[in-house]
Amino acid sequence: MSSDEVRAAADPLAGTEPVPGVAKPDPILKASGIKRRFGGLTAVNVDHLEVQRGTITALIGPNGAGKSTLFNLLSGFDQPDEGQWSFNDHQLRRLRGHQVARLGMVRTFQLTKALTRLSVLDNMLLAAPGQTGEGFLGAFWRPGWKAQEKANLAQAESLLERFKLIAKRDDMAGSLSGGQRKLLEMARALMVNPSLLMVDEPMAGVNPALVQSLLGHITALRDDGVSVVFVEHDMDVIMGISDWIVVLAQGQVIAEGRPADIRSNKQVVDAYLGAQHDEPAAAAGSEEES
Ligand SMILES: Nc1ncnc2c1ncn2[C@@H]1O[C@H](COP(=O)(O)OP(=O)(O)OP(=O)(O)O)[C@@H](O)[C@H]1O
Repeated sequence: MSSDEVRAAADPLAGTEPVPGVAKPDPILKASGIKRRFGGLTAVNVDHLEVQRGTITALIGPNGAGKSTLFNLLSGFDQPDEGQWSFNDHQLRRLRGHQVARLGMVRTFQLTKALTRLSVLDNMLLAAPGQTGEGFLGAFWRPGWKAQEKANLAQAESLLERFKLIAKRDDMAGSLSGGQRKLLEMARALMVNPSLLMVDEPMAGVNPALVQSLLGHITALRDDGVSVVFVEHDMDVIMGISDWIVVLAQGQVIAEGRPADIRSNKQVVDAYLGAQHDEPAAAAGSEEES
């Protein structure tokens, strides 16, 4: 095998042109003609977008570009006015968030006030997939119910070990630091063993000391075969861990490519400058913990 062939085997996106809407060799997620309007404003207007399986894909763009709206649409927490999108060839139109999650595509959520009043372990157990005891018949089938509970507990503990939160298992989630909350949000999403994890601003509110640890967890997930899509503002983080970057501006994909392609893309620099960022490398970064 030549050195180029070795690199191509290790990099599933080798040879993929850095142009908006480009087809990927093995897409886990595909979206076409997605439009979402709020009154007269078209917040998202994406012609075509594919996410390569087994990679970390960043969704970036200036404030108001439509990142959160697209994120909500793809994960089933909002519905577009137009468009088709599929996950592992399952059409997702009209599926709700929990149905999308059952197929293996899961997004993280900020801990709600109610969840902060529960223990770390209870947060994990609440995120477990449908329990046998929940159904009418299942409720009468206690051995099955017990086995499910045991499996959920084992999985929760193993994830808490992995994310170094096991010592906090009985603490209130509200007592965790900003970074530890982000870890818990990720650990909760992993209770359903997703093949695609969507993470909303993993570094927001994270103390710089925990940033490396969070990055390590995200790359480890990718190395374990989980595809990751994340929205983030911190350019160092984006450039550091992304295999592929998709840039939105005014609802449209204006660029996509590897970090090096994006860094040197004039349209991207202009989009950020237009939004009054000094330059991409200085875009709004992670906040300190309070
Ligand atoms: N529910 C809504 N009702 C009306 N307008 C909305 C709604 N949600 C988003 N918008 C508008 O749609 C546009 C895109 O917003 P969105 O939050 O998706 O951008 P974003 O790229 O995530 O921005 P940020 O980086 O600031 O979070 C913005 O102009 C926003 O004001």
